[in-house]
Amino acid sequence: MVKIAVLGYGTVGSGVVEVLRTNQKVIDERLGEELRIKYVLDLRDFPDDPVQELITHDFEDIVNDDEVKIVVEVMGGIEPAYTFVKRSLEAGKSVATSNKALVAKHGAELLRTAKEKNVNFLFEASVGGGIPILRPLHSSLTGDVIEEITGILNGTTNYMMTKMFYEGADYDEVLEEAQDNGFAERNPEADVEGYDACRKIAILSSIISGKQVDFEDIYCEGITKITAEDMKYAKAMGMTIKLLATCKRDGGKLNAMVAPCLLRAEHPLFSVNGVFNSIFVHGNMLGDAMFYGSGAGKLPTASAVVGDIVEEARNLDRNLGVMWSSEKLTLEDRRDVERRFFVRVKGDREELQEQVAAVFGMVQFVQAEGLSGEFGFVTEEMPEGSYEEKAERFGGQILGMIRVEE
Ligand SMILES: NC(=O)C1=CN([C@@H]2O[C@H](COP(=O)(O)OP(=O)(O)OC[C@H]3O[C@@H](n4cnc5c(N)ncnc54)[C@H](OP(=O)(O)O)[C@@H]3O)[C@@H](O)[C@H]2O)C=CC1
Ligand SMILES: N[C@@H](CC=O)C(=O)O
Ligand code: NA
Repeated sequence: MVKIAVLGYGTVGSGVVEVLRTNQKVIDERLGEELRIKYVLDLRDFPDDPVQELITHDFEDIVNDDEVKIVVEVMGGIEPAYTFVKRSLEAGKSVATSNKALVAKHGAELLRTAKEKNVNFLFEASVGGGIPILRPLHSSLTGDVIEEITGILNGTTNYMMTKMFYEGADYDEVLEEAQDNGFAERNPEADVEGYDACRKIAILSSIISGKQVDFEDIYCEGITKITAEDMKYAKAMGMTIKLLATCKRDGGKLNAMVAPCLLRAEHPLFSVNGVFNSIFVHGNMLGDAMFYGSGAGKLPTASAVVGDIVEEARNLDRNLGVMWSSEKLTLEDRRDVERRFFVRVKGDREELQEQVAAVFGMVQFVQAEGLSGEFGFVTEEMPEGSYEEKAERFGGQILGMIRVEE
């Protein structure tokens, strides 16, 4: 029998318990032995829940129990999660986690500790929730050089933007709905400011480069500045706006970014709606591949965690390989990356179009229905640094800018 401990009985933790209970028979059959929860650590008690008989409030019960072979960290945050995970690995226990904040910050070190101790540190649920993406990148696609990953990696913001785009829903109302559904982070600023997607693309970038990509080095913009007017322009152009997380190889360098982007209807991520996430991957041999599914929520996320638990139970005395080293990767300067930009300008188009052309060169003008006293245009492709220099020269009438993803 393999015994495990679950740290945190919140949305994901209770999902892990439910998945293990619901699918106990089939999981035991696939593993070839019984997999059972010995402890659930939480701050609270759950007197009306059968889980109460497994509840402990003391991590020492778990780390000092040699019977516990796998620790499942689903509490979130950096501390005490980091200390508990590190101590579990040092005690010779494998760890599965859904905590992207922890993996993005301490992943390289925890992977190294797991290797030194000949155990495993797996975190499939930390990116794309229930969608299998990390294991495919680390195992099935090891024969490829991955040249691009572009993803919708945050379920909360995709849910919100879908409702705002198609139903004209109110920002605060849809954020509350996402929280009620258990998609949002404890502090939803992490979702709406793009930090959550940024940590996820940092993890993906680290895996495909084999080096540590610090999320602090990735330019990150959330959805808080996207307005109903922006949505109207997107519709006028037959496009939509999505919070995208990207990393791309450009020559010898890797660039990465999180920002709301305009997508045309033919783009593979255009129709990814609601809490769904999707990750577009381009390999130099594979060509294009898409991974699509539930990016957040109790059971989809727990499904990925349980997949890792079973993988670790199958490999109790065998490290499955380190995904990336602690060596830091320097990313390409954002200002050198070329793209087109959609720009909204305050004023009369007839009066300002010569000035626009003089500064930005050839552009495509856009007029959205029902919006007066302003207009929009899409630039030719140019490095982001040039766009910024032109926008500064153009002056104060710019109301906003959204990048166009080709
Ligand atoms: N929800 C989702 O859809 C997804 C979440 N994740 C990640 O999974 C992790 C967990 O998320 P989620 O389940 O939503 O979060 P919740 O806040 O719902 O659950 C966290 C649980 O851990 C408990 N906890 C917190 N600190 C401690 C501690 N020091 N000791 C014991 N228990 C503690 C909390 O108790 P209390 O409530 O009393 O504070 C709570 O029950 C996060 O890292 C999140 O980013 C990943 C993918 C999807
Ligand atoms: N808050 C996150 C949860 C999953 O990672 C999201 O909304 O995607
Ligand atoms: Na995943």
